[in-house]
Amino acid sequence: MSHKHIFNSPDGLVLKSLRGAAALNPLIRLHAPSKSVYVAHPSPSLALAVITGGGAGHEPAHAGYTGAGMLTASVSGDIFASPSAKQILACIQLAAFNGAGTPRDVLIVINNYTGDRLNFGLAIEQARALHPAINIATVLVADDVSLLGRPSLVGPRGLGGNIFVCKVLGAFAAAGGTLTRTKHLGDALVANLRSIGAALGHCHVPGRSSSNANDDGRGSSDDDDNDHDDGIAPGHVEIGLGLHNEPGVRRAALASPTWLVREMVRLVRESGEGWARVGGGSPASDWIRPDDQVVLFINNLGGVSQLEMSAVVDEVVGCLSTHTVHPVRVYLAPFMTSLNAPGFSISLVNVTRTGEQLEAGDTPAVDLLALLDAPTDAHAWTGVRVWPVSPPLSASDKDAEDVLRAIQDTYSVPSSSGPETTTPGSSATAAAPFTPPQLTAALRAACAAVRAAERDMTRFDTVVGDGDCGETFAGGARAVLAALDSGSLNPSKTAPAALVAGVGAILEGNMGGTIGALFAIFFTAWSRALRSPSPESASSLSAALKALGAHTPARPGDRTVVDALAPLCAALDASSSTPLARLEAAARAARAGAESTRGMGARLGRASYVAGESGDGVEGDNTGLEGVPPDPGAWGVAVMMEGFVAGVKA
Ligand SMILES: Nc1ncnc2c1ncn2[C@@H]1O[C@H](COP(=O)(O)OP(=O)(O)O)[C@@H](O)[C@H]1O
Ligand SMILES: O=C[C@H](O)COP(=O)(O)O
Repeated sequence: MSHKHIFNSPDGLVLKSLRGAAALNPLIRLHAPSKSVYVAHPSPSLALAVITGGGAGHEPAHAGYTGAGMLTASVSGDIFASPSAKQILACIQLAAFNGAGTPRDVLIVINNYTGDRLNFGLAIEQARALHPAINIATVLVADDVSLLGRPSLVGPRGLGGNIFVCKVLGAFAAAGGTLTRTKHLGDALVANLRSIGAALGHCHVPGRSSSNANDDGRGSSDDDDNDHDDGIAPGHVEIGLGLHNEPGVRRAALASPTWLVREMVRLVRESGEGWARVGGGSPASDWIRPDDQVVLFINNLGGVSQLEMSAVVDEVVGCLSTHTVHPVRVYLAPFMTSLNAPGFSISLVNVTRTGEQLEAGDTPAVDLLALLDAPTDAHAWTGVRVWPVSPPLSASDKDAEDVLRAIQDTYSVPSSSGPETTTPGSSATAAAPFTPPQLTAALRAACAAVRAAERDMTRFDTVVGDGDCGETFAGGARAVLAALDSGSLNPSKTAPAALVAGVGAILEGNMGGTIGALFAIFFTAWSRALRSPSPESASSLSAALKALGAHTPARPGDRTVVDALAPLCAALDASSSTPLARLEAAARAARAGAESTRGMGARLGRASYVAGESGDGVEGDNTGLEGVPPDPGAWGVAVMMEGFVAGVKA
């Protein structure tokens, strides 16, 4: 992979790229605070908005697919990290309200990644509470066949097939499709869409030093900056990898392009059995029958020359014909990239089976090919042939801020998350076990500790995940420090519940990804429980942990943040010692929990994509995981807690 970049730092890069996308298409606009791109003037007759979003690094997804006839709006997170619930809520509001007399319904296409599922889920809950008039439904895209044999609870990842789904559903909504029918169509499509990726190397994130896969976190190596080896030897290929540098399922010598394509086609064609287990799809033997109509999508992951990509098309079409599969449409583009990854994915959609599934569900059949062929203003869709003339801006045009301001009447921040001030010495402050200066010092020290550990977390997450966990933690820490500096977060003037809510709101607004959503849930529930203790939970912390448990099945032993958080909460809840002793015990418990995740196999999160070398997918079998570093999320919690304790004692 190339580590050379025009922009050598991720700072501000996503926003700059979104501005560029908006400049490419005169019919879309950017709302910078939420990193949402939206159709400037949706048709007044459009009653259903199709939207999507996810981490950046997959360009032209999704800004390039925003335009009439495809996505009404889309939202971007940071590189490889889901947008926060707050960003997504703004995107939903823009899609539903911009230029609409009565708000539109919204269908959200979500790629099956934990961070996306959590953050989109939270935003939908918030949107439903704020705007009961909007009906919202989701379609979950999970087209990757490579992990079907694994015991993961996460399910197949979403790959490039996502763009196909967005095109078809956007065209259907533009043609008058209702929310219910469009969702049925989306679900049927996803059930008959399968993809697999392969690459010669991993992509490189601008500004990020690479991991040393052998570094287990017991010490930092000084030569990180020179060590960018992704472990794929020259002449070898990794098959079944995702869109974020998650390791693939298998590495092999690249015998020839024909061999690689044959292998990939075989995996997609034979995916039926595993697929039936996870998604209720067709059995292996006939998921593509001889006369079925099939559409072929080939996706450049970002780093393969177009010369070679066209040759890949030739190989895939040739290989499919040996299986008597003759695609009725063939598409090639960098649809959904993985930065500069030197690889590609192939996706097959069984059009015939999709139609049959719709009819079996009493939904009238749909002409999928006509929907694919329908024009769209989205500038990155390769089918676009004719540009409409850009309508001149009129005085009545609303920009995003106007739209969002206009709906502020219905938008009210739930009281539990608003800051509540108190005067020093009031009962709320006095009830807290630590003084406001101690809390301020503790928060600062926790943030400093997290920032100092960013490099370690990045390294751990690069070995088992997508490498963004350190940046995500550090982003949250920087935002908390900035709020302390500006005084918008002030332990001297804020009651404990509001302080917890305040920290939660800052983390929610500034940390995307899985970890950001989990913190948002935890802190919101914690502050709610501090305000109104529940008789069912022993303490506010156990109430928060319980709330987290409603959003994730993760329990201690699953190699997640819960391995540190659960013992931390238990130690804090213990009644037998002083507050400081409890805090110290909590830090020790979090550290022990984080340490326990070394070499632990995972069933959740991106770490679940990594199996032991045995690769047999046997649950609880950690063979080959001995060198696997600690879970980065659990590590971050331990570091944060240790910093907090040091700050209290300082
Ligand atoms: N389903 C889950 N439940 C609880 N924690 C999870 C889950 N999935 C991932 N995590 C935690 O999130 C951390 C990764 O966070 P983040 O980098 O934001 O993830 P991603 O980039 O994959 O969205 C992991 O180290 C793990 O602690
Ligand atoms: O690009 C990344 C995905 O859209 C979000 O995934 P994540 O938040 O689970 O990392």
